[in-house]
Amino acid sequence: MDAFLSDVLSGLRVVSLPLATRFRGLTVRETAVFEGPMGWTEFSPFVEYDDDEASRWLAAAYDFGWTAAPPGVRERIMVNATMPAVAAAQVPEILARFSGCRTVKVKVAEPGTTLADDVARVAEVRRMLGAEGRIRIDANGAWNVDEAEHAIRELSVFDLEYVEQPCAHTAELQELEGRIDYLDVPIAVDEGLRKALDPLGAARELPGRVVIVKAAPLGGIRSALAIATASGRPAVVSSALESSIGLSMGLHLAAALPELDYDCGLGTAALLAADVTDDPLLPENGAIEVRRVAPRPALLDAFAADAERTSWWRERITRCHALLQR
Ligand SMILES: O=C(O)CCC(=O)C1=CC=C[C@@H](O)[C@@H]1C(=O)O
Ligand SMILES: [Mg+2]
Repeated sequence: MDAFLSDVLSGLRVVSLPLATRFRGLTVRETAVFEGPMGWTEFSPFVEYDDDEASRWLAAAYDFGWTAAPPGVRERIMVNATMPAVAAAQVPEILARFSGCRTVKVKVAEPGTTLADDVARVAEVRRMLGAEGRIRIDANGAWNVDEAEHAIRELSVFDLEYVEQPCAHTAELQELEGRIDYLDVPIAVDEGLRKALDPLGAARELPGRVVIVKAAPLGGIRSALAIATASGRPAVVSSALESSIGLSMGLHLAAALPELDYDCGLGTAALLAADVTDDPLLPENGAIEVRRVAPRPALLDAFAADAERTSWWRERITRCHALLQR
């Protein structure tokens, strides 16, 4: 084993953080954190991701722990509230966790829910935000073109700033874009970019008017910046539901983007019931300060994953590290 990897593994801490509300089918978020010369960093690809995809997240973790973040042009990042696909009645208690956010991203089209559920949820968010608030929706590619056209028409009465990944495939997005042109709801691409084999190439060719950039899945802050630039479109920085350590990477990316026209999806520490620090990166008055985060050892102990899960992450890192050496 090379010295660098053994250094990473010797300081590695795997935690299992409970969520305050179910998100993306998860009730706990497992993640691995470790310290480099520049500070603490995080490796948190979702457990179902294969090693090829996860290795980009490891490159990002190394980049953030071992190199200085590029200079920022802003010190605070305006963020959106993130509304999981909950029943409309739960909307107020979840919004209450996101202090002062003027923008809400609402998850829609979740398996097991109906368009009527989505309409009720988005209507309740609009009622609570008032006419000035901004609402975007995210379907995570769950609709086919017909379903997307129908759902976006129904939901557009609530005044949407954009719809994130309405369909899974690029060809579908292209067709949908023509069909919903008259509604003037822009399409934002998330998975179409971060799951592409070549995100830099995809960035130039994708349909849609907005790109979602996530630091870890896109290989780190510099790589995500290059991808955002190549897209030639406004970028929204979003989280991958990390602990505050990983969120800090996203905040540094948002700070470094030359233009930032939209609020960013980096308020997701508010969806966690526990974090690795006593001073988590939570929205205050709708914004989060750009800073690095160090964990409190007692919290790493309290939320430590069990021995079996910890060795699963160690093996995963070992395999991903080998892929990065190719
Ligand atoms: O963008 C946000 O408001 C929060 C982040 C977010 O929605 C996501 C985080 C993690 C996994 C993804 O399924 C999801 C997304 O699709 O953007
Ligand atoms: Mg998304």
